[in-house]
Amino acid sequence: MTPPATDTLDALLQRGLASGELRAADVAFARMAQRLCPDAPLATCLASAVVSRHAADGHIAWPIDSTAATGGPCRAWLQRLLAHAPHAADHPHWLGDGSAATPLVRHGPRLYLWRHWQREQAVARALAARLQPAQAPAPNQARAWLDALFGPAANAPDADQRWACACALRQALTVITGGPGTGKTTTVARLLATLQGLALAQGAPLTIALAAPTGKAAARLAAALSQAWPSLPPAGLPVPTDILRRHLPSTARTLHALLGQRPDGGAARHGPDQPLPLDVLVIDEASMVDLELLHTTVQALPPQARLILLGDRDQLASVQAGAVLAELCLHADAARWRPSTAQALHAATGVPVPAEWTDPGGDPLDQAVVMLRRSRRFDADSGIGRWAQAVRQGDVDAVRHLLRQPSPDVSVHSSADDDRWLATWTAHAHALLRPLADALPDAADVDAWAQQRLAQHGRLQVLCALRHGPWGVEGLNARLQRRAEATAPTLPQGPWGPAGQPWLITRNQPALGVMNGDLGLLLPRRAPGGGLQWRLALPGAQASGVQWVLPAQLGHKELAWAMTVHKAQGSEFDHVILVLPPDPDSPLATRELLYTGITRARQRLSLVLPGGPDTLLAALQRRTERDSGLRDAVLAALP
Ligand SMILES: Nc1ncnc2c1ncn2[C@@H]1O[C@H](COP(=O)(O)OP(=O)(O)OP(=O)(O)O)[C@@H](O)[C@H]1O
Repeated sequence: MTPPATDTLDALLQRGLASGELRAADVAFARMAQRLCPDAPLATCLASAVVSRHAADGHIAWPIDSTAATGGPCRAWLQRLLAHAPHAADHPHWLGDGSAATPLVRHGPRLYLWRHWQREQAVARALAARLQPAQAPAPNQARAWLDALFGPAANAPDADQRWACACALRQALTVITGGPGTGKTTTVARLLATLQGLALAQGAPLTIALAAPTGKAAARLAAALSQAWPSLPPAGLPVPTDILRRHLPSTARTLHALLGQRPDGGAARHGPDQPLPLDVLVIDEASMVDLELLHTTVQALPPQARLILLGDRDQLASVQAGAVLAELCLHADAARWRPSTAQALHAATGVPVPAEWTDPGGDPLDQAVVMLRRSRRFDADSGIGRWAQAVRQGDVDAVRHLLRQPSPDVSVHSSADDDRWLATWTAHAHALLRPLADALPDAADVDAWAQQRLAQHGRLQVLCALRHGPWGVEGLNARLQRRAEATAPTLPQGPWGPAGQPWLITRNQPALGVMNGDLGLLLPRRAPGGGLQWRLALPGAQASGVQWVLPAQLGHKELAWAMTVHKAQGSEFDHVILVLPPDPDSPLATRELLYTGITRARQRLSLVLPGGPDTLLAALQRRTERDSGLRDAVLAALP
């Protein structure tokens, strides 16, 4: 069916605005196309608005041939038109094929904004170049390292970790994905030891950097790897362990800091003209890396440098455009290793790859991806583990079953007036706040005292999907603050609020040493001349330290009795109270949000469902789709 001929651009844009499908910025972009290219077909101008809106929703490209013409009148109209006359949107000065700069680019079945097209192509070229076979060590050399680090291979319960290491020796790009506690950090520690050991044996040690998208995630990676090096086998490695340890990294930075990116979003210090002096870059929590950040990273990485991406591809993607990790790991469940890859992994590890994970049709990207499947954090009886698995798979029946059979570590509060979770929270607030009403410690003990308070605070965190409304960050924070004050009415009050308030940093503030996502507590200290000094106490860079920041200097921060699941990515808490929206149709309640929220919990999970179980079941079936052509572009960029 062709679209009605009577529709004008103005009428369509107005309908798009009225239905909420378009924003004013999208309409302005379409009008700019019309003004600068008066002879542009109506479809070109409308495509500008639609692609602009799609990009604002976190997509890299708009798929022209999507069979589901949903999303509002403009998209539906354009999709019908393009299905009927595929070139109806062409205009050489506004919509090109990517060979010259035009505001819109059409490539195969996708339409892009120029910037996204250009970024996707550059990232694809950088990744494709790293998929070329590298000078892998001989299988017996690799085997010697892996056996020494993991132990003898017979009946190896950690086969997938060994394959991940062996896989990473074969090319300069490796993607290691897996759920919580599947050993991503353990694997990368052993992989780095192997890579550095092999390099040391040749007299050419590698320069290795560790990075993550947030300060919190970088600190966790650094702490985990610092703990890993002392437990390397003291003997039996092909190079002396003490020499190896000295060449392994124990600090990590945010990607922004590593790249020298200015907080105002200006150009990064490192780029093609001033590449990072690195041989290996490990990026943890890569699910939070968007296309723009990966583009800046690969631009700054020397062409021969290895890139190792670690993360859980089932978690929420970055709020910015692109879900890079999820797209690279598209086939990770089935592995799809070619028989030649399976043979090489077998030879290097001594552990055969099961036939179900081989596929002669696997593409070159599949050969660089490894999924770790066995969680060591959650055993088979763990409720959190079973919830995480059922949600990850979108298994409605399994979730219904779990709802009927609560386990000791998971409680479900399935109505708005089920306040039992509040009693648990109040007990936590009491334990956190009561000591603050007592005498404050002397200066010599203040760091240890603050650390105890921070540790207590980290035991429980309320997470939610929404910002606004009674079940969003704003409403919950107001409610919990009132409860906190009622729990500890004699708390010292400072100019910024009562003692013990948790604050979340919402933007990187490198001059103060605080990063987006950092959590601190507002605490009083005894001032040298009497009286109180108020500071925000944050976990220090060293495991034993506390960082004290003047509250007046902090620009971007918010109260954090409750925080969004997005903000909690990269953090974990002993007990998570996860509050879903009351409305089952809330688009923010997605499977990825649910999975990410659940997997922030280490020991206990409370699911608060003010709208009843329907919200949960609806969220299971709502996926966060991010349209892009990255996979295709990587494969097309291979020589
Ligand atoms: N091959 C192994 N042998 C023995 N213990 C292991 C092995 N792999 C992982 N572990 C243990 O399992 C736990 C989880 O491992 P690790 O921290 O590496 O997982 P992760 O996937 O990085 O976790 P997270 O979800 O916290 O990022 C750790 O206590 C670790 O020591």
